[in-house]
Amino acid sequence: MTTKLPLADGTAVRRWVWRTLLVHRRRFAAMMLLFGLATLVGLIGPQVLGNLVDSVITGTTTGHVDLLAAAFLVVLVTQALLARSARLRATMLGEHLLAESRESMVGHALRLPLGTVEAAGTGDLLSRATTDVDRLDYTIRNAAPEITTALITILLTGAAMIVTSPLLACGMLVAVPLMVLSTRWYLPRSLPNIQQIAESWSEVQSSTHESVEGARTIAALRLAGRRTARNEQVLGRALDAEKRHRFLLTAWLPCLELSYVLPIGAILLIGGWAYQSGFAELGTIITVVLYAQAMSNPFDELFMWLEELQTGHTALQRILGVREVPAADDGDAPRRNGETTGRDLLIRDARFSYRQDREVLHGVDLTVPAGQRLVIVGPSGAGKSTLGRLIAGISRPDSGSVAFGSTEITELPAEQLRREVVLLTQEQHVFACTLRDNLTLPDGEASEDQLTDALKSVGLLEWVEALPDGLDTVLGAGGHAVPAARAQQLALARVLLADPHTVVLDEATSLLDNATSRELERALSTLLAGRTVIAIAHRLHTARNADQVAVMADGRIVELGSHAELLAADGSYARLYRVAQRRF
Ligand SMILES: Nc1ncnc2c1ncn2[C@@H]1O[C@H](COP(=O)(O)OP(=O)(O)OP(=O)(O)O)[C@@H](O)[C@H]1O
Repeated sequence: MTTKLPLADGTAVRRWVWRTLLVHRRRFAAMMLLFGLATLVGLIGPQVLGNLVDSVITGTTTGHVDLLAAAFLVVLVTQALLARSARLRATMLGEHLLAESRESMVGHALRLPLGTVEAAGTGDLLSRATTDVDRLDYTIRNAAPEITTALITILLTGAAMIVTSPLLACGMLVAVPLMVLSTRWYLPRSLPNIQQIAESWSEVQSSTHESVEGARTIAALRLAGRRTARNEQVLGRALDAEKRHRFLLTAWLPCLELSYVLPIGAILLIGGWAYQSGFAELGTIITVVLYAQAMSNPFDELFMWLEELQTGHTALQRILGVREVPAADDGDAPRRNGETTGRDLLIRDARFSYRQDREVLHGVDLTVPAGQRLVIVGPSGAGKSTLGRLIAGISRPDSGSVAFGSTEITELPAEQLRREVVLLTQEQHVFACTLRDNLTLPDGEASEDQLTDALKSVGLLEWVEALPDGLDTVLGAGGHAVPAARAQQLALARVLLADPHTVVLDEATSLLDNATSRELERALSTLLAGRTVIAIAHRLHTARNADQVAVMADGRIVELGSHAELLAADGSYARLYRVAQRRF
């Protein structure tokens, strides 16, 4: 089941916009001033042209015409220079805001509780961090200057029209009803539609991401048909949302187009009458028509940017929504500021469900004294990994308690939790960086000797010595490929270097062959001595040396004791063990 990440509401969006404007007010003001000046200078052009026409009709010298033509050229060049400088500032401001929003987004995403990210699906987060940040960047970079330019142009052109001829300027009024009514019809319908488009494309991204990530499993289980059907389904939803958007646009845009040409017709009609009645010169009529025609462009820009603003608004809602999820280290539970009351692991009546209607752990009780080794065994789906996630502090029990002493594990500050408890699962990610960085990721630094010792302990030293650049070989995507079994060994070496007091091993050596796995587990039992180790095991030989063995079935611990005690009890563990013995 996916639990979507939230959308921020309108108030949060407005607060963000206001705060951003305040923080960057100087840059913003300079940019707007330059755009305003460029627009003002641009308005002088039609005046000069109108003047030129009137002068030619009434008769003038070639020198005067040349002067007016030169003035027209100067106006064009000045406008171009001012506009260029304004655009440069807009781009710089956009870059600043883009960097800030990306950094803040990634910062928040990294602090999200792992359980929340898993429940929402990584694709949603990915699309918020990429597509939505890009959309917001585009809007920030262009909307403010374009809308301001359009508004100033409309206002000043309107003023210039009125000054030139108030009578002819009245022709503009015929555009108002159509513009206002069609826009009032369009906007309330398009915002939810744009939100739906963003959401459905994020679903497409999630689904594609899942298919690529799980390509091997899909091929092995022959699930390609089902995955294709699922992808087609989410693509279908995205296309339906896009189609609805096109439909709304095809109804709105023609109304706007019509509202731009209607005033020209009206001005020509009034102008024809005014010319015959002697109220207006031909040059005046041409100037006002040119102004009316020049207004259609800024109006068009203004409406297109209204549309773009809605996309930016939705993108911002999605980005700010990520911040509304309490970070892993500031949840509602009170934090203990680092002090732990003992290191004994105490689990009391812990219950947990991934979905409301299906409890997976039904009241687990367990005590693991600090430094002891507990092995959990049981059939697939019994809840072993889920219990491991609770112990590692990734998920919080719905009720009951999972604690070190009297400190709930999920109440520990995230930094401390990462330092003290490490969960190692079957699948280990190799980061695209050097082997050295891969090993020191959790702690930041380790000496050459420490690195060599850790690699030796997990049986990787020979492999590393054969790498082209040893510890400085770049691994992962785009670098040296690391087989899954080697990645497990690397992850174990990383744990040794991180030095946590509790380690949860969830089938952490399952990809190694039997001989390597036995050897490594023997080495690990010495290396991890003194630490609390919770090992979820599919190979029962690991249970022989454990202090305690817990057998889980159907979300409960059904047997608990040492290997010898459980064999003597002749229950489910003894049966499982006998079957395993026969197999090897
Ligand atoms: N992310 C999840 N969302 C919903 N249900 C889940 C999720 N992960 C596990 N489950 C369900 O919880 C139950 C316990 O799963 P869990 O993985 O903890 O069992 P397990 O004993 O570790 O099994 P295995 O040995 O196969 O890994 C199963 O029914 C499983 O389908």
